[in-house]
Amino acid sequence: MEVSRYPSTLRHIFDVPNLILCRTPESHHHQQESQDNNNNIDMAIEAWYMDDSGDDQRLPHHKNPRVFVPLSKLAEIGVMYWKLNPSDYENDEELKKIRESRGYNYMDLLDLCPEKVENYEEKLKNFYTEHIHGDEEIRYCLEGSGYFDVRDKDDRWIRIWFKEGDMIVLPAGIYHRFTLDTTNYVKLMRLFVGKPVWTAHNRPQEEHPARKEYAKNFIEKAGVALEAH
Ligand SMILES: CSCCC(=O)C(=O)O
Ligand SMILES: [Fe+2]
Ligand code: NI
Repeated sequence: MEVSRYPSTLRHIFDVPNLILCRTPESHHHQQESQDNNNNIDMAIEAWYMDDSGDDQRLPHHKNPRVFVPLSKLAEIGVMYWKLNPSDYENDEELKKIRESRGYNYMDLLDLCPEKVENYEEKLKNFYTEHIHGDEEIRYCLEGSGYFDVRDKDDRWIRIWFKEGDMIVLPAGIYHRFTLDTTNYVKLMRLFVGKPVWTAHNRPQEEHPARKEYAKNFIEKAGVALEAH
């Protein structure tokens, strides 16, 4: 992926160690591991356009036929992605580098199961209500899995399958939601710059400063980026 094909407003997101932008062999230094483990060459995160059926939110909701979304497309809407090794996350140099370069000094863990979370059902319901935040949402999957749904430039849902070792950053102001999948469990790390603010602002939020900034950088400029190339 050539950084130069993105507008300058987007380039800052590439200035980060080990960011994975597309599925090239070079970017997959855990590929061998992954092949050994599950015989799956394509170890990058999977994302796809959702159908609009009203079935259980924990099901995959693929379109028929399936329409996958490449990481380059996620990068265009400001979503960043890394693949890390969660087995020894407390001593992971790669994670340390990312945290330093992005200023993620705050960190905590969230174990999403009814025994450990107060108001479990209510929290899950709120997570799946479409919202934005005034800051980035940074999540690193240590165990289990789930789905982050994000809106593309044309307001269609993209479902991102978030699994062990996946670290993603949703930019401030992007409309999104989260659900567990049918395995019903996730343990994740939450990161933040400074004192954390988890406030969710439910859609519509067109006048929220973070939304305006997001729209300016990632939606309005989308056409310009295409024309320039
Ligand atoms: C379970 S973390 C993801 C849910 C979410 O969107 C949030 O915390 O704001
Ligand atoms: Fe959120
Ligand atoms: Ni790695």
